Amino acid sequence: MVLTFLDCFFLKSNQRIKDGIKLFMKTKSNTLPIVSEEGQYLGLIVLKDLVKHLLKEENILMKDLIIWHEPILAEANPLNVEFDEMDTIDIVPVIKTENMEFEGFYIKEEIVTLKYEKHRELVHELNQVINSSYNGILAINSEGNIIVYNTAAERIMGKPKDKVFGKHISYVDPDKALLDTLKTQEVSVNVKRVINGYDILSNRSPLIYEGRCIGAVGVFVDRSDIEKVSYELESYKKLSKELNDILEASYDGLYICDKEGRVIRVNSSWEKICGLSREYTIGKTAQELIKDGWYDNSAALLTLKNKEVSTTMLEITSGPKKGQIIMATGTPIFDKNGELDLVVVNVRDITYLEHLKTQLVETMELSKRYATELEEIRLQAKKMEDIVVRSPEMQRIMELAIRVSKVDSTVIITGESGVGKDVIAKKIHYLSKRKDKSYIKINCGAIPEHLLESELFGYEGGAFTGAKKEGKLGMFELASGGTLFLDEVGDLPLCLQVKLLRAIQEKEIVRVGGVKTIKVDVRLISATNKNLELMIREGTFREDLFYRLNVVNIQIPPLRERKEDMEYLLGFMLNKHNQNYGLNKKLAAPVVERLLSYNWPGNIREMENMIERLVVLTDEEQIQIRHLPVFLQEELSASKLVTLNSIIPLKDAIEEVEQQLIRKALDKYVTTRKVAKMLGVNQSTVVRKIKQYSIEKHDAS
Ligand SMILES: Nc1ncnc2c1ncn2[C@@H]1O[C@H](COP(=O)(O)OP(=O)(O)OP(=O)(O)O)[C@@H](O)[C@H]1O
Repeated sequence: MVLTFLDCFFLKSNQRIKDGIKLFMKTKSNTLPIVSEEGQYLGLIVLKDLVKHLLKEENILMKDLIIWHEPILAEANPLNVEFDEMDTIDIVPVIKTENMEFEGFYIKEEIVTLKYEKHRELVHELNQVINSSYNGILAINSEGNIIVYNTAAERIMGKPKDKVFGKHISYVDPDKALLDTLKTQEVSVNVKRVINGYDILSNRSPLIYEGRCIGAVGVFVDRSDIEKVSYELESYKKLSKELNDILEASYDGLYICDKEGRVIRVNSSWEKICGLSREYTIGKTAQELIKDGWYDNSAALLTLKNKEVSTTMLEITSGPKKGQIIMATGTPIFDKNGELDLVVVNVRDITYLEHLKTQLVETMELSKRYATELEEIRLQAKKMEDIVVRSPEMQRIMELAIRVSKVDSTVIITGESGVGKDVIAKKIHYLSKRKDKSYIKINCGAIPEHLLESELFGYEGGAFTGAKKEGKLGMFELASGGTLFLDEVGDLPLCLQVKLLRAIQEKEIVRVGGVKTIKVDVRLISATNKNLELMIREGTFREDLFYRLNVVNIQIPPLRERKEDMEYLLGFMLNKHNQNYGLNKKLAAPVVERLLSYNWPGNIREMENMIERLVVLTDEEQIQIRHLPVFLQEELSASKLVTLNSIIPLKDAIEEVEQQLIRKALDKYVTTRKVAKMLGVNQSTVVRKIKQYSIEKHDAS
């Protein structure tokens, strides 16, 4: 409904009553405003006053009948005008300004009707609000009769609204708790009670109007609902904490924004990686962050545009992490209608990834190296199989050889001929970092003295008669980068000892017939079965060279002192030569026994030669005592064997052997003729020797 505003119906102060009556007739109103000549509001004229004076036929003017009635301003809302019920005036005059310029008037009846309509709407809305509240609301008036009772109250109290309105509160609540509130006019909060079997929680307050208590209201809720809600709230809180903890625990930086690109959340890793705080960032858009110069690209914007997982590289362009390169991947999250709702961006510090990449490459390199080393060890182990190392002495020697192979120090290997000096020297070479370069062996005792120098150091073209035109490389140069094994170093003539010393000390040589020095990088291993210390004393070996050679000394004991190796060596050699010749010879047990009790003066070389001969020459599959060399067919007695544990003059040794042989042969064969036959000499020789060594026949035992 719209209010009617009448601005053309008014009386003028100088008009006659008759004219006024006419206007009243026209408007059908019982009151009309009266206005001055200048258009100012003067008040109202009431129809009944006019009629009264007309009847009296008094000759009065309109202005004499003016009654004052407060007008309202044009901008005022007529619905806010309060009416006096007793007032019979049926219009509301309106002025334009404070100086009473008349504007028009509203019809009071219309205003009242409109006000009523508005109130009805308000009451309806209030009812809607009250009824849609999840909480129960119940109000009583000062008599204790129910005036408000909403749908939730109906559900909890269990009584329908139409039966409750106007009834006394005791109808729904036997305890009449609201009456106490009415009486005390005090507010009670969170009161626990049971109504209609429900555990409720209620708040009660008095209704005070114009300082008077006109009723009381109770707002209550089913506690089981609250508990359910608070349980759900707790679960959500827990879930939210867990999610928060997960986000915070993420090593990757996380950045979550809405569909406008506005940051909702970031985690600590993101703050650390980008050098921006969450306080600053949250609420800003990705566009703003780029515009403000924090970084130069955005995975969030890319994802918002593409609506699919998008990855980009970006650089931090300001702040403490300026220059940091970051890899960012945005993942879109869609709502149930398929609309993009959020973007989760995951950022990674590429610097760290680069570091990891390098580490990976290094690790791969390392594992490649380990694989190669492993292969090498396997190869070495395979090569080791070529050597028998059973006795504790040999095990110690092998450990020393392995250790010494890791460094370049000069090594001297001492031991009788055939004990395996060359074998150990080779082992050191093949275990060393020089293994891929040459291993050169030179036997200083086997090469004529005049050739030895050029063999060792090489010669320039035309150095001597018969020398090659183009010259020749010596062993030092041939072994460059590798190992030079000088066997029988004790046989090196004194003049070459000086040259060798210089080569070791200066790491350079001069070829025979040459002048320029040549750098050589050679690892030197020497070997001897001579007593070098004795030679130094006798002046045949240079002391300074001895100390240069003798940095690490490996002493290999003779085979007879390494009984543990012997048995294995027998098997090893038998197997080796069986394989070489495609045979399958076996040693009879007594043969093994006999060979083990032999003292092997020629050491492993002697054993190897003997086994090879036996394998090749024995017709039968099983090698028997009779197949052995004659001197081994006899039972051996260690005490009677020629044993030379120290260096004695050869002449003495021969005499000792002769004596022992003749005594032993006489003892067994009695006659000099038989002895001579067995020893393979003339009978006269036997007789001469018996005399020479003053052997009595009965001496032989
Ligand atoms: N421990 C071992 N296991 C198996 N065979 C071995 C062992 N030691 C040495 N040999 C073998 O014995 C033979 C002699 O060894 P090697 O030439 O190394 O001795 P050497 O001490 O250098 O002798 P020389 O002083 O006469 O040069 C070689 O055939 C070698 O293969």
